[in-house]
Amino acid sequence: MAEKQKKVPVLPWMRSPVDVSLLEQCPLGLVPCLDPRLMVALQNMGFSSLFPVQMAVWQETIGPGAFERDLCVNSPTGSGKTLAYALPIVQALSARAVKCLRALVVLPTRDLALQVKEVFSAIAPAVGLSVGLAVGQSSIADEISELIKRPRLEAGICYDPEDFSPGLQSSVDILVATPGRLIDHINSTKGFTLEHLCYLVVDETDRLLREAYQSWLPTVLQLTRYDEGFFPRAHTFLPSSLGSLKTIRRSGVERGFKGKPYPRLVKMVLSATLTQDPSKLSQLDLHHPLFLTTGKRRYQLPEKLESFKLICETKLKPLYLVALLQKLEGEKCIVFTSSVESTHRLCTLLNFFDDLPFKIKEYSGLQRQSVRSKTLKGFREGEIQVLVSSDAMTRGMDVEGVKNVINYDMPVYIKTYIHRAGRTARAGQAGRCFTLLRKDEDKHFKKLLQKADNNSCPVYAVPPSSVESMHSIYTSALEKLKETVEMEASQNRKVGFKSSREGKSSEHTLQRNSS
Ligand SMILES: Nc1ncnc2c1ncn2[C@@H]1O[C@H](COP(=O)(O)OP(=O)(O)OP(=O)(O)O)[C@@H](O)[C@H]1O
Repeated sequence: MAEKQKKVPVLPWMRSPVDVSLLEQCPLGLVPCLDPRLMVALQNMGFSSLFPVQMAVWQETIGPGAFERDLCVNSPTGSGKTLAYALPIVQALSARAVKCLRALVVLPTRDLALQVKEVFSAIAPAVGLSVGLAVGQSSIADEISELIKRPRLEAGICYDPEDFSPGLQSSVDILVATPGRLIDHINSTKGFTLEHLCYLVVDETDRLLREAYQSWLPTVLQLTRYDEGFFPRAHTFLPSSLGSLKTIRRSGVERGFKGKPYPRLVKMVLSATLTQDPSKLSQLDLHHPLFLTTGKRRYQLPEKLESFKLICETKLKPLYLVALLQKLEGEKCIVFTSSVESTHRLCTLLNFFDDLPFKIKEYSGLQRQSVRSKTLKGFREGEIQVLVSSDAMTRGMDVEGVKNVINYDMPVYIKTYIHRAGRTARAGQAGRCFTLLRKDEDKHFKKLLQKADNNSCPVYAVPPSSVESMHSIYTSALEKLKETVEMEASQNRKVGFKSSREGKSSEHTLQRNSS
């Protein structure tokens, strides 16, 4: 299937970007105005310099740019975009006197939010700032107690909690959130307010702009907008569920906040494949945006990524995959498939190949969050060597030591290739991306890679003897897979029947619909 080529005019401000590739890595001691406490925190993280994209954002925020413009950052996977926004936000907030929620970072998935929170948590406490997390599939009550500080009750006095919203305060300066849980807090958590928000980061922007969950973006923008003289209008625009909120932020609407009592909301949006579609970008309501990108090409692969292809018949793909994994000798590896169902089938099949000297686990939206988190932990810690994954894993995830990515199913779009391949060759490290192809897919694959300026993708040879020697074990593994699939299908039917009798769909059924 060919990628749809929508001809959209590029916005004028996107035609004259800041080219991040012209900047050098900068030793921490030479970063202008860097707070010495943050320098120590960075050193404790093992960092000795800032990467080019981090320097570019620094210049536009703490440097001469002084946060005057909203930033749109398009920079390759693994180039350090997280710290690029986290560091200036933390430094800018380090001078704050009163604790309230001033920075909001939105990410598409829970695991990604956790990862980004770790980065903030490594630097923010050094300057006395606290970081909170608002993600789905964890107890909202626990989250509320982490995010909102209740006033101390005077002895002997019984307060009605309804009367006490004004006394509630944020316990955090920075919040990392997924859209769904963010909306839950906006709608229902007493004392949760975006009134004081100064910074909004939309990470993995192109993915988040597809996530319309309860109109999270217009809601956040509306709650942080202030039209002088039209204050009540914002209120009437809000869904009725938000009616009780008095969280309209008094902010300046002019460039910067010169002469205004409050700063305007500064936005930073980032991706390795940032959309250039004006209609999508317009949803962000950017203020005098500045485009930062790397090089001339729209899509870039990491510098030290090597791409290879393996051409084989469809029915022999599992054998080629096993032969390749054996050749990689237990190096950390992510195998991507095209759907949650094929992830499950492939992982089950691989585990029927007895005596493989590495641990293989599945990671997909078909599983419960607790299972996924456990698997991810095992993979991070090196207990699991091979992760078979659906595209839930493609974006943003940063797992140390992933040496190889394998596309078991060829990605249809260059964006998918970029995000999958980008799980390796991060932070200037070397990495390899292998793609299994049928002969008839080769032409399309070549064209796909050309979009990222990659004209070199040699064939990776797997010795035919290693494939042939596995034929009998493959036949028996396939038999076992068939039995397992039938058994699971009958279990699912029973669960589905029970659920429909109870008038609700099963979690399993629901999860199958997400990736
Ligand atoms: N200044 C630095 N020095 C050394 N390592 C760094 C530095 N900045 C970031 N890193 C490391 O680089 C890796 C990639 O960073 P990060 O996850 O922010 O990349 P990214 O650009 O957001 O990638 P993606 O587009 O895949 O989300 C991380 O492991 C991070 O710890």
